[in-house]
Amino acid sequence: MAGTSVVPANRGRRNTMVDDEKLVFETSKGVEPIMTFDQMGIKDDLLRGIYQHGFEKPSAIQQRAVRPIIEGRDVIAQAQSGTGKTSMIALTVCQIVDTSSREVQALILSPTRELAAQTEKQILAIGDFISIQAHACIGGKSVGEDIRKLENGVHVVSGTPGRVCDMIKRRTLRTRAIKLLILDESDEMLSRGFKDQIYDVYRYLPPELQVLYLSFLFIVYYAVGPTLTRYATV
Ligand SMILES: Nc1ncnc2c1ncn2[C@@H]1O[C@H](COP(=O)(O)OP(=O)(O)OP(=O)(O)O)[C@@H](O)[C@H]1O
Repeated sequence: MAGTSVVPANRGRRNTMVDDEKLVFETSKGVEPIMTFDQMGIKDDLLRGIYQHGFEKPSAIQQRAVRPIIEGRDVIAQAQSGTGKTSMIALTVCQIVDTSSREVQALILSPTRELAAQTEKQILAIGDFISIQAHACIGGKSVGEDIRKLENGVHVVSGTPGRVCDMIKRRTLRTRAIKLLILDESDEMLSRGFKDQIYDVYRYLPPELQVLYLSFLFIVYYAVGPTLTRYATV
């Protein structure tokens, strides 16, 4: 397991980066920062998207967590708001999915509709040159639109647990090709009482699943308990 932690701060959503120089990081043994996107083994068209998006160098959490994730390891990454976690999700998801298949290969669960939609947007922006198809599957939006989008075929679903669970149970969201599950703000989700829905979704996912937990608080280590036995040490 790779745990990446920094000093906690405020939780408001940001549109500017936290100054990495002021952060303190702890990582599992053997996790070395990779200082450029070029050195991360990212596919060329995706690199173009990253640079086109205006990212010149990876943020501190991206330097430490992107490589283990794209190597297929289960990762717990903990960092405060504005450190580049959402962009890291977008980048790693775009790297991992095979866009020649139209099956859902990555599923991101978020505690709020806003966050799920923001993640979808970031994936579409960074993955522009790889023609990634992502869909935000969130409560409050038309179920008919979800069904149409999912039946058309998407690579990535970013959603809230209730609507995602509903789509899985209707068999509109097919889970057999999902290889990566991301729980964004997992501390928030578990404290908000989404736990049963998350486990409900989890039951439908293939056994060979890579899991990425993103968290603001350290309690995720305790809250997810049994799932930790699945973790490899990075
Ligand atoms: N490597 C990078 N280089 C430059 N800007 C970046 C980089 N990574 C992320 N950003 C920008 O920094 C801001 C915060 O990034 P992001 O939303 O990914 O962080 P976050 O940790 O998820 O924070 P929040 O929870 O506030 O959304 C965004 O405007 C994003 O475009």
